[in-house]
Formats: sequence, C-alpha cells, structure tokens
Amino acid sequence: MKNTFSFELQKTDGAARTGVIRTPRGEVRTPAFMPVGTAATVKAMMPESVAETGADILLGNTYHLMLRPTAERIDRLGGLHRFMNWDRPILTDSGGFQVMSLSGLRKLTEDGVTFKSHIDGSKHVLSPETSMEIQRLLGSDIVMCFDECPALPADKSRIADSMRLSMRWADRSRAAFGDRPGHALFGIQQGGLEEDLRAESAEALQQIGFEGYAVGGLAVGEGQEAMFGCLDFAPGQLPVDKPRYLMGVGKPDDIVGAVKRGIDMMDCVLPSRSGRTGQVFTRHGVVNIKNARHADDPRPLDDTCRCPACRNYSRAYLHHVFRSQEMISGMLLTWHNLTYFQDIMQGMRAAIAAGTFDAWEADFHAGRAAGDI
Ligand SMILES: CNc1nc2cc(C(N)=O)ccc2[nH]1
Repeated sequence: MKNTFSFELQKTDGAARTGVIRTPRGEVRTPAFMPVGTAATVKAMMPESVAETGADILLGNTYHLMLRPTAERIDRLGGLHRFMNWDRPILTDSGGFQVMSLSGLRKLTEDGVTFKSHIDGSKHVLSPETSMEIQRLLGSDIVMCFDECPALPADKSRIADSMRLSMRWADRSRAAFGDRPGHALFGIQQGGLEEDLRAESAEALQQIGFEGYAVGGLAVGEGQEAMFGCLDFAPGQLPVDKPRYLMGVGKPDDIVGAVKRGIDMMDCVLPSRSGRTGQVFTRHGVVNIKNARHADDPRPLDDTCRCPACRNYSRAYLHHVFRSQEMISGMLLTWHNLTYFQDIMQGMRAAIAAGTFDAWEADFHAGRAAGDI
C-alpha cells in the first residue's frame, strides 16, 4: 500500500467529470457521495451496511467528536477508523460550520472561535491550529481547512471580509497541517454568490496549494437556482486536476445538477436524516411512508432497488414499523436512501465514462416526473 494521496481525472462529459481518488485506505470513485457519520456512526447503520450501499468514504464531524468522546480519547483508542470500525477513507470537516450553528456563547476573532459546548456548556477554542490538531488526532484521511461560512443573504462587504478571513485561516491551516504523506488537506473556496470574490478566493487558495478544493458557503438557504448559478462558474475557477468538493449538498436533483457543473464529491445528512423521519427517496420521487395510503400496499418501495428494505419488505410493513416507531424503520429507510443516493452516483459515473451524461440526466428527471410513487 503506497502512502500517497492522488486524484486521477479519467473522463469528462461537458463539465461533468469522473475519476478516482487514491488513498492509503482505499480508492474513492468520483463523483462520490459521502454519508455523514456525525458522532462516529452513520445513524441507524452498521458500518458494513454503509459499505454495502456503495459508499467508498464517509464524513466525520470534528465539532461533535471534539466535544464527545474527545479527539484525544479517540486517538488513545487507535483513531476514528478503528473506533468506529470503518477501514475505508474518512473526510472530517473542520468544525467551523457547526460551531456557528450548534454551539452557544460564541466569540469569533482573527484567532478563531471560542464557544461553549451545546452538550455541557464547557468552554472550547476552534482555530486553524486546534482544528488541524483535532483532525490529526482523529486520523482522518482528508482534512478540511478551518474557515468561516457566512449565512446568506449578506451584503457583499460582509461576504468579502469573511472570505478574506477564511483565506488567512487557510494559510494557517496549511502551516499547521504539516507534512503528512498519504493524508490530504482541502482548501475551501468562499465568496458567497459573487463571481469576483470566488475568483479571488480560488486564486488565494491556489497560491497556498492544496490536495483538493471545496466549494463552501453554499446550501445555506440560497435556494437551488442561486446555487446552480454559482456552480456555473465556481468549480471552473478551481484547479482542473484536483478533486472539487461541494459541502452540504443535497437533494438528489441538487446532486445531479452539481455533478453536471463539475463537482466531484458531496456530503449531506439528508438521506440518513430523512430515513429516520419516514421520507423515502425513489427514482419516481419522494414517498412519505407515514401516509395512510401505504397501510395496505403490498408493493416494495422500488422493485428495481437492491436494498434490503425493497427486497424483503412491503410498503405496508414499512408504514407499520414507522407508525409504531420501531427501530427497524430508521434502519431500513436509511439503508434504502443511502443505497438510492449511491446508485445515482454510480449511474452518473458510468454515464460520464460512456459520454451519455445528458441522456442519463434526462432519464433521471423523466423518472421523477412520471409519478406513480
Ligand atoms: C448543509 N449546508 C452546508 N453548507 C456548508 C458550508 C460549509 C463551509 N465550510 O462553507 C460547510 C458545511 C456546510 N453544510
């Protein structure tokens, strides 16, 4: 096993790309969707089940893990992969986004963010330096720069100031990351929906140099049209030979539109969170299993789906166990949603490789318009 990190761009079809990220813990086929394993678990899933859905990599949340059980404890126990029994690649976020949305009593300065834990009120500091140390202790394969993601809408001067702070933090993140063969540090482009600010951010990040580049600052309430408008130019401002990661996205049609515009990696809680709330994604659209119309329906959710929920159970059963708040409900629906999201990724990888992405996309949208869900 070579102790290196690399990305091979294999085929393009329009702006869409397919390739492979090679890490010491295995390969990540792109475009890739990363399930979110917030507190060292993809909720309601065994890690071997997550692997069976087709996930090559998952995401861990630095903010949650630093508070509980702490990165030091995970390090003492052999690192996050050993701790959660996932031996494939893990990407960890920096904690920057979640500290601003989850913690209490925050104070943001040039140095970083001091805050109180939402769990027990204890005081903590997140900065480029502490975030790099925490992610090193966790042992993640892909580390994210510590940045600030401004809430939208915001005026241009606020977006510019925030982006420039994030670029100074990117520089400090790079310095603190050090020389770690086989591990990657990704920079995060900011700049809101502004093409000139995003260009300035992309240029600043390339001057520093990263193994991959994220498009940050999106999926924060701007809506799909504005997000796609930004993705019509932002990925193209980033190096063509490095992975491009869109953070926090998204619904199936968001994912397809992002890949169409040159994105290689994404993460989102939607398939797992929705699985627990009875929202089921299928190729014909969304099924809300709670709805009484499923109570006597003997059909599977999707008779073309390979997941255990579709192979072994009826909608009537899934409706029953959801209504009865049985644990198997979240397990089966999460398993289905993650399988469906991975099958979308596999479909796009194959279509881009064959040069038929446009036809695949048309079929994807036609299936959702067809209804009969
Ligand atoms: C769910 N939406 C979302 N937008 C994000 C932006 C960032 C970011 N660092 O700009 C990180 C996580 C994010 N999650």
